[in-house]
Amino acid sequence: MISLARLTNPRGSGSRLSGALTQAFCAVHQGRPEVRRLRVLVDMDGVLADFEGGFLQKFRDAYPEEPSIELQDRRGFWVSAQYGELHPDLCEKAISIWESKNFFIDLEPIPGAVEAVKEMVNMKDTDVFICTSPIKKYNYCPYEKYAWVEKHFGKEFLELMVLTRDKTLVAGNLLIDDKPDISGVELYPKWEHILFSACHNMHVQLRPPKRRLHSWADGWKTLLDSKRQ
Ligand SMILES: Cc1cn([C@H]2C[C@H](OP(=O)(O)O)[C@@H](CO)O2)c(=O)[nH]c1=O
Ligand SMILES: [Mg+2]
Repeated sequence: MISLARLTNPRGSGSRLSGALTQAFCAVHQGRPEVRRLRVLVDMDGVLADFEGGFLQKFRDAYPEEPSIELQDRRGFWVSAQYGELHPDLCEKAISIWESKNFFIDLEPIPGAVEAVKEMVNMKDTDVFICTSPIKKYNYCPYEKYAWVEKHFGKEFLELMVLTRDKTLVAGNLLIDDKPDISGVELYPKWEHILFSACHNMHVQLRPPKRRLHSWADGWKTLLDSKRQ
């Protein structure tokens, strides 16, 4: 009989991932109740990778004569919208930064992110996916997002990547994301959105029961435990 692990993972790599599936398969076969696993979707830009810091540095390097916005003065999710309010030309100039080669791969990790996610994937009864939206100018961004994950986490984490422009389609218990409003075709996403604090969303008042994770030094394990059955 071909094992489930082999079927799901013919090369035999990523054993932790296929191990979870095998466990569930065996539990059902042996009449044991299946353990409810917690599925955590972790956003990339603004949660794992410092989009805002990387942008500001590259914008200033590219356009030293132009005004720029200190991180503590950022308001609103879309960088180009706030730059466009300074001067209409700055909207296009801002966009040119993240559409450039090496923008996404050069981003620094958010403090504590790599350590936290590495710990999270090894937690019992926990599945983690990196859920990120690529920009529509696809020349560099999707490739660099994969390359960034390989660079900071290692090849085996590529298995955890979910690239989608619509995160409402992805099922999970938690979505940790810095974007205050996440919408899409699914009106009732499966996940609870946890707003990850970032310079652009610090001043957003959350309507209860919506919750924040202030940083990776905040109690993310307590947060995960609050969703376990
Ligand atoms: C244009 C823009 C993109 N992004 C990020 C969000 C998406 O990544 P992520 O889903 O990993 O957070 C990606 C494409 O929009 O770039 C910002 O964070 N701010 C912006 O102003
Ligand atoms: Mg984000």
